[in-house]
Amino acid sequence: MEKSFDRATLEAVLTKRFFYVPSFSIYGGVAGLYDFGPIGAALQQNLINVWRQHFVVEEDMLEIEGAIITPAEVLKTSGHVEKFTDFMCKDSVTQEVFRADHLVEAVLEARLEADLTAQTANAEISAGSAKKNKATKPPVKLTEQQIAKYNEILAKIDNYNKQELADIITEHDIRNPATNNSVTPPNEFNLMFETSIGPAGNHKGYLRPETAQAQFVNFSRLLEFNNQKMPFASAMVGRSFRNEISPRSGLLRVREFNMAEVEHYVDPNDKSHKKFSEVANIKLNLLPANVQEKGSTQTVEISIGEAVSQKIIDNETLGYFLGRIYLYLVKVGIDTSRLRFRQHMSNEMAHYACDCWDAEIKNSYGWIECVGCADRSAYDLTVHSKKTKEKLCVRENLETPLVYDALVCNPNKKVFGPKFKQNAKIIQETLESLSQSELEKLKSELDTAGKINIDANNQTFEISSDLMTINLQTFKENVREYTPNVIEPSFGIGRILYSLIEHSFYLRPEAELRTVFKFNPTIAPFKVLILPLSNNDLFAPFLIDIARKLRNNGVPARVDDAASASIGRRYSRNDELGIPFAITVDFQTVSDKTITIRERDSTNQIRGSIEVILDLVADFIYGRNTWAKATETYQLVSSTSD
Ligand SMILES: Nc1ncnc2c1ncn2[C@@H]1O[C@H](COP(=O)(O)OP(=O)(O)OP(=O)(O)O)[C@@H](O)[C@H]1O
Repeated sequence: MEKSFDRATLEAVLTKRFFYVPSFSIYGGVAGLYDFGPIGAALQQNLINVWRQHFVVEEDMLEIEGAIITPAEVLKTSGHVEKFTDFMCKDSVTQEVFRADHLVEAVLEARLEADLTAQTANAEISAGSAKKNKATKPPVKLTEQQIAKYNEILAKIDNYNKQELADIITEHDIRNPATNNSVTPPNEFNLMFETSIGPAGNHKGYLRPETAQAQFVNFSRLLEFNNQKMPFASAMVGRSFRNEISPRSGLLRVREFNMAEVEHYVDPNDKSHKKFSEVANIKLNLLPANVQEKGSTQTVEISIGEAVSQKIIDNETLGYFLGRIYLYLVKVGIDTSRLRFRQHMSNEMAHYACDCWDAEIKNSYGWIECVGCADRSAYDLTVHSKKTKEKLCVRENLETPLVYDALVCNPNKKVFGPKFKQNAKIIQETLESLSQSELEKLKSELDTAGKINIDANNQTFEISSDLMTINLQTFKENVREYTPNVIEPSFGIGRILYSLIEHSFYLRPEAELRTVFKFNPTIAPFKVLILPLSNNDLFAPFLIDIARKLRNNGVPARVDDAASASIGRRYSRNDELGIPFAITVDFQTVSDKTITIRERDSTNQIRGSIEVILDLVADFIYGRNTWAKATETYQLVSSTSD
């Protein structure tokens, strides 16, 4: 199926049946923005509904809804203003822009492909079957070293910094493929959409690039809502905005998209997970960082339990979520033979993260990151707490008090205040914020030199040993205070949707032009198609009755009573919408109140009373029965027309 996949055919169906289309197309459209039609919108909503059930409900998470417009200060603190960038380069003549790593990737992949074409052409020549003027681009012959180098660069493409990318562009003569012009060296481009809040225009803000920050800033309230119990998770679904440099590849790289994110808060000293055993035996295709760093993309199939015990995956909680992500993707219908989990390489991973894996799904654009899952350590809560002076931490009552020694600064109050006057407070705050290792250094300096220098308030203050001592004190604590670590699974709904569409798409082997989407009953926008055999008036009351019963039962159903088209034609145009079941009303229905139900992929049919068939449909939709099982109980009847 994968081999015969034709993206142009798929795209034509998606547009014709209004799954989704470029936004504002009658005005010429804007790259990276899409409008979803009835099928696309319902598919997206169903992916979110299953996500909510699978994560929020089954894992007892606290779902919130935060603001989209975010003050600049929040995103400065989180590091986005400085670091949420991609590298951009430009065609040196036309000024066309490219995301630098994507350009390198596209050019090298094209060269490797051209080399393969050259090999095939040579083979054909030696077999005497070369077709003249067949290739539009001349095949290129690469040396073995070039092939190895290109594959190595491609395996590590996410790991390069600005200078490394610049060097690759020069060394491998990467040019704009359309014009063959050279490109400028890469530069950082911040992906956030800037805005100003309020009429004065002096309160800078951004459209959020992810949903995570709204969850972090509400951490204390969430913890309180959870009765101070740890570990726990918050969740959020909503739009995020990124001003992508060069949005190509349809829904895979857009400027406005739905994200669903979980922030799971965990004790840094205990990252075990009480439900780990439920996922420990699941086998995943893993692509660890060290394999990629050697220039390979060879995956290894290994159980999550084994991967955690071998420390390939850092901890149980991270492993647990990789397992849950896998189960979610299976549930919605992703083909697991085209799913792998790729670990971030050292440069690629944020400096504060201790491990990060992407669930990558293969589609006709290659391996695409659809879900990121990172252990972000205590970074986010720490920086927001430091900036706002709000405590974003957990206080845990200890059964056995914690007794420990720590260095503290003891200013001599009689002289310290009068000496530093209005600066005394800020100096003291600076001293209190120092770590134990910094205090250790200061103590030895104070003991040997009799004075130290402290920078505070943009000034340097000399503190002599008569003004302050640094001593070891014994502390006894009944409460342990700590900043939780955060494990963050982050889902791009649009990327999952597009991959699912590709994985579900096929052409009926016996009728090449009949396209089908094999969406499972949970995801399919309409669950049941209801259609009369012909436009005989006798059928109408049955159609109304069946549709009403299904809809009252919460089953989305679509009636296709445009009986001018043959029944076979109507089946096939609705297979194109991925409707799993079709109920047909025919003359036998009028005489004995039985109907047929047809399953989309096998096109097999069962006949039964209206009640029996409607119960069966509900069982299929709510996962209590499957078509395969039902056919063991009910006899198949001959097809009405396929
Ligand atoms: N421009 C986009 N269009 C559609 N989905 C996106 C886009 N950027 C990110 N996502 C989705 O959001 C998820 C989490 O975002 P994250 O910040 O980890 O992505 P990213 O590493 O920036 O992605 P990429 O490297 O592909 O730009 C991704 O796994 C992806 O599914």
